[in-house]
Amino acid sequence: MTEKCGLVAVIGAPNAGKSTLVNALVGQKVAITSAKAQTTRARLMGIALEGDVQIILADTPGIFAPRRRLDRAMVAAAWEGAQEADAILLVVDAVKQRRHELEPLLETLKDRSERKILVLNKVDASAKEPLLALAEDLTGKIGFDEVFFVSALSGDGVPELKARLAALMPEGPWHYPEDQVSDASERLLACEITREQLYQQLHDELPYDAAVRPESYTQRRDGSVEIRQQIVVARDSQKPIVLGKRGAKIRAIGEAARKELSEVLGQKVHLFLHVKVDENWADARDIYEEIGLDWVK
Ligand SMILES: Nc1nc2c(ncn2[C@@H]2O[C@H](COP(=O)(O)OP(=O)(O)OP(=O)(O)O)[C@@H](O)[C@H]2O)c(=O)[nH]1
Repeated sequence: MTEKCGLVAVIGAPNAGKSTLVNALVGQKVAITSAKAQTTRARLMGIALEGDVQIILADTPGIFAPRRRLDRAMVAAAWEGAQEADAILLVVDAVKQRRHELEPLLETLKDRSERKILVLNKVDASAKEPLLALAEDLTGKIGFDEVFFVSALSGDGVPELKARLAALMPEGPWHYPEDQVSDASERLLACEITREQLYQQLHDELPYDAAVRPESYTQRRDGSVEIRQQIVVARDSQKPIVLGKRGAKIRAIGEAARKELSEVLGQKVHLFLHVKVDENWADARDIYEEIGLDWVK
């Protein structure tokens, strides 16, 4: 059997469903998702297998006009992910296209020599006619090689897309062992899972600039793992929001994250969270490295 292996860059406006699609293609959760835009911070590789083909999916942060340092680091990570790919998937939310964020992406795609695949996502929430019109409009602008209509959420159209991607991958040895589904370290993945719970349980109360930092990750002799993390917020006033009344909120966040972590890691987890206020965290180099981003000026 000849092995095949290739890289697929997944790009798109914030909230288009890139992370959901990567998870669907991999067949299990590797990237966190949320209704809040720009959830994906670090560049993350999801690894999907289809027969003898390994498809490495670079899930990139939603690309948008960067202002702050954190945003710029996210954009840099996104384009790094799109470099020298065997195919570029542009994921477009068929319902909310976010044109002002999509246009610059289309512009950049024009000059790329890789195979370009348009993925119209969220077809479960869109009527058919506008979908076809949108596909026509976008392929008129960029010579997309192919168009797929999918629902990353329900899985509709995902097997077809996966089979097609597999067929496009070049011959070559696998880059990752068969059972590996992402390139994120377990430490980092654990932080992402806590961050996802922060979003889910605090909704809009939580400022976008909150981070979860790994403190320690220790395997215990009894086969369980002890994980300590710090939730960093930028202002004193944000601390009580995360803690909740008598610490009820952070306990609920910790409990939900712990449960999910035990499932993902397949072992018993002891999770300790604490909240720290650091006004300048978004300018602190070491935090970037910890959360998997490169430092950009
Ligand atoms: N109805 C519907 N919703 C979807 C679908 N795919 C994703 N979503 C939702 O869209 C939202 C954004 O999904 P994500 O996968 O986090 O989007 P993303 O492109 O990775 O977002 P960023 O991290 O901001 O770059 C979430 O609320 C998802 O549940 C879909 O096929 N149908």
